Amino acid sequence: MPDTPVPPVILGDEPGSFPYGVLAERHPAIIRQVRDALPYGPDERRALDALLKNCTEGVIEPLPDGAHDRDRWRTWGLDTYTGRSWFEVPWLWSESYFYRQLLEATGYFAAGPWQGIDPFRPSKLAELAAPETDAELAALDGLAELAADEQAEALLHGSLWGNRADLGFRLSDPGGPAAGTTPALVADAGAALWSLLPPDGTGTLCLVADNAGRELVPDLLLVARLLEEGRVERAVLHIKPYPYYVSDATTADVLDAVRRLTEAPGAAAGYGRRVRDALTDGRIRLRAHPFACAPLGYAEMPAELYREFGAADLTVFKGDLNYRRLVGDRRWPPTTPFAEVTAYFPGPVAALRTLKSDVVTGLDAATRDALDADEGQRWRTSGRHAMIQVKG
Ligand SMILES: O=P(O)(O)OC[C@H]1O[C@](O)(CO)[C@@H](O)[C@@H]1O
Repeated sequence: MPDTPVPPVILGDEPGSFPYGVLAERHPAIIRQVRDALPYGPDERRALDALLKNCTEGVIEPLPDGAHDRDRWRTWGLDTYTGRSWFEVPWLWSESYFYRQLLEATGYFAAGPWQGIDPFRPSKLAELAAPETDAELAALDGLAELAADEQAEALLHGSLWGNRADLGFRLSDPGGPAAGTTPALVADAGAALWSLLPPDGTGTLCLVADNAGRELVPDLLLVARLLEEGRVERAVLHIKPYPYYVSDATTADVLDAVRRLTEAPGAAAGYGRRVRDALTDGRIRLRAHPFACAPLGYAEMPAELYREFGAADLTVFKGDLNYRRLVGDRRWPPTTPFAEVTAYFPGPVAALRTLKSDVVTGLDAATRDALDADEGQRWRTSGRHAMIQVKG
């Protein structure tokens, strides 16, 4: 049992709060973006307009009869929340169901012309094609001159800060450097993370990926490097079975990222080829479990995932949403030990995340006080701070 009293789950019902803003403003903005991005026909447009009205003014509606995942959503709480306001149910649940309903509106799951078409793909591709991505890939050319440990460290930080590249987040936050005197990295268990990998290089790393594009590319670079260096023997990349939270990575996004690498000039192409080879020979395995899009925390993960994570030498959770699901979507006192809230996890686990929601654990009191003094509560959601945390 945790020593810290467990706070209630976060809801989106408080006007002016961050979660309320996501439901009231960001979700409508996402629907408009999707409407503009692809030439959906009248039926899809009508359904998107209906969802726009429903998600701000209406109540949660059931999935249609015959939806392939209706029973799954019922076990995830759909019957309990049907008929309730989107704002009054757990925020994580509300957000996840919003993306499920958005895909319903675009015809993603139904047999028909829009089946399997990712409504977010245009923005994901634009990000991959952006000059910023070229610059990040060009930086790999200089990496080989560094010592092995420095290379690994640089790639770990690339993967960490890649989490700022979140397309949904950018709809409402233009970004900028960290303010005040507190460091950008507010918890750094990087050294402890490396020490969890077996020294003989026989380990299995699970990486629970977050966003596609400029986050997934550095994630793949990191994995490629660890394999090449013999720090791990194999890696399992957990991705999403369908588009989610705008930019979350699916199999198609992995393929786009690998192509982006292999077609790049310089050292990047070599990394791309190594990722491709490792996918082909099974040293990198893709895993797209339905629970990756569940509206629940990992404390409620199904038995097969529990076993898989338990068998890994290290599982790395990327990003803010995975963090919320790992520690529980609650307003923990920020000094709550990370090891305490992840004690249920069946093996060594690390979180690499920029701070984009109210959920935070594992800060020391001095850092929390400095952040509060510099920024009020804004540091929790601005994405300008990051953390590396581990439980061995
Ligand atoms: O891409 P990330 O790092 O998981 O962040 C997604 C984030 O989007 C939000 O849910 C808001 O939509 C954040 O609070 C959140 O956790």
